[in-house]
Amino acid sequence: MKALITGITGFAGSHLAEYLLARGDVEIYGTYRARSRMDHIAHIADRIRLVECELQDREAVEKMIAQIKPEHIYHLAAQSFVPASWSFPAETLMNNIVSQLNIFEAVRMADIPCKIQVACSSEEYGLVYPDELPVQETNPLRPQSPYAVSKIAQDFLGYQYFQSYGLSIVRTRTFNHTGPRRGERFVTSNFAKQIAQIELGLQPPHVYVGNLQARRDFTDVRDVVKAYWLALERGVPGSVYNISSGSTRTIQEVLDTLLSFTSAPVQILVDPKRLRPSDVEVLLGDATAFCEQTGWKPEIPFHQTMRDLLQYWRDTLQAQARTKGGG
Ligand SMILES: C[C@H]1O[C@H](OP(=O)(O)OP(=O)(O)OC[C@H]2O[C@@H](n3cnc4c(=O)[nH]c(N)nc43)[C@H](O)[C@@H]2O)[C@@H](O)[C@@H](O)C1=O
Repeated sequence: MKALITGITGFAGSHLAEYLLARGDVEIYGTYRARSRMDHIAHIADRIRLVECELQDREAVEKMIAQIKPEHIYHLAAQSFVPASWSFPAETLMNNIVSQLNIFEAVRMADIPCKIQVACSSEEYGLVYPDELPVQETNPLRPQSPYAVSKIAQDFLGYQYFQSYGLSIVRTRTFNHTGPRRGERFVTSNFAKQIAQIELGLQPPHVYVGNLQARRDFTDVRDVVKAYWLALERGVPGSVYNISSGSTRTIQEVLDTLLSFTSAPVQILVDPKRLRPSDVEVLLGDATAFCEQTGWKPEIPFHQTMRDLLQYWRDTLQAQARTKGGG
């Protein structure tokens, strides 16, 4: 079976590639861009097929899909950092929407039997009222950022291409996910990296933070990528599914959990640059529909995820220090 992962060099993409490799029955293709960093997939590079492709280039995408003829496409490539979408709204919308349109059109042109998973987001729900929690797929969408709008467009295009052309598309609205290799701009990884830097004497004992009152529903990325596989194996084409743990934590609790794993004394400082024009206050997902349809359930406890993430940064920073020191 041939699977294509867009954004294979990224956080979720690299974990999905590892998961599919472990299954043993999947030939894995992945797209990357000239500027993509390869460090997340260096350890598996000899077991996957990498294809350089700018997804905003319609002809390049058509050529790539026609050549590979994938049976599964996991469309994970996106501009996924919410604050960047306020700084670069047009780029976020163009990148996220046009890339996906090119993939859909290329599959349609190639006329191949191919299942497509679209990585949508809990950010689409945006403003959620207390009596709407936990959020179900039927909840109104009240976006709070250009990123959220781009994901709503991706989501609805997935619906429309299923309805109009019968493309076998399953949409996954994934809530926050984290774990080793999470990009350092995202809150869990950012705090973990700062703590690891403090432990190694690489930064003064100050942890800079933004809004600690926000609440999020976190799942381990290693559970999330299993959900993506199951979405295509057992999900109903045309459907949209929440992927979430069903429990919520404040960002303060995230910070406290990470700090419980270190003996380094730290001072917490609010950095006004980390506050957003509008922050989604609370996200808590109801994944009952997905769990019942596919048998998925998240298995890795939050504390384990946080411990592994902090260890990832300790190992990464130590390796960087060894490289710089020449030893
Ligand atoms: C589902 C959704 O999940 C992610 O979006 P996000 O929730 O914006 O993720 P984040 O880790 O940037 O922020 C989480 C919360 O943490 C607060 N916060 C406090 N202090 C800092 C801080 O220092 N840095 C950051 N980044 N956030 C902070 C921040 O204000 C927010 O309330 C993406 O994967 C996105 O692609 C996606 O789809």
